[in-house]
Amino acid sequence: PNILRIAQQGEPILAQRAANVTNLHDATIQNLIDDMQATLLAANGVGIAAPQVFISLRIIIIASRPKPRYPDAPLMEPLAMINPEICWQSPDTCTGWEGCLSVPDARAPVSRSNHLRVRYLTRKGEIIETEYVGFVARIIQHECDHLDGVLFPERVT
Ligand SMILES: O=C(CSC(=O)[C@H](Cc1ccccc1)CC(F)(F)F)c1ccccc1
Ligand SMILES: [Zn+2]
Repeated sequence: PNILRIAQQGEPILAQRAANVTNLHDATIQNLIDDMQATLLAANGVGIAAPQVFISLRIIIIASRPKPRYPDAPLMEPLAMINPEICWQSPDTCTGWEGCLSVPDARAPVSRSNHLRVRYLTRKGEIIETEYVGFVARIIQHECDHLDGVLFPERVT
């Protein structure tokens, strides 16, 4: 897998709505998922969205792991979500620090739903619906915002 260049704030692609994936089993999509995962791990992030590597498709990878600022973050295998949809999110929110590989040296408290249900396609094409809470729910909301052209500074109240 390749480590890809990460788009920085100001790149138009970060403000666009990404398109649904229709050719999930193409090698280009499977290789992109591998490259996104390698890029995410090399950047020491906990999530990444395809527009951040200049591909305007609805693919995100979440890879929570404990960080100094999030000692209680769950350790999880990187998980690729294709065409993710947040089908429900709780009215109760919590505020937590966020950062972004596309907005370097910025950290800010952001209020997000504490609990959500997301439906997505796995890289094998299975349709999965799962509930998430806390930090992982935060990452999912942050990455789904990237698919809709929204960066976290726009979420700071
Ligand atoms: O690992 C990071 C680096 S920023 C990061 O991993 C973004 C994901 C993220 C970090 C923190 C909260 C929500 C999402 C990745 C991005 F930009 F591609 F979305 C981190 C930053 C602040 C708090 C906790 C962790
Ligand atoms: Zn981000």
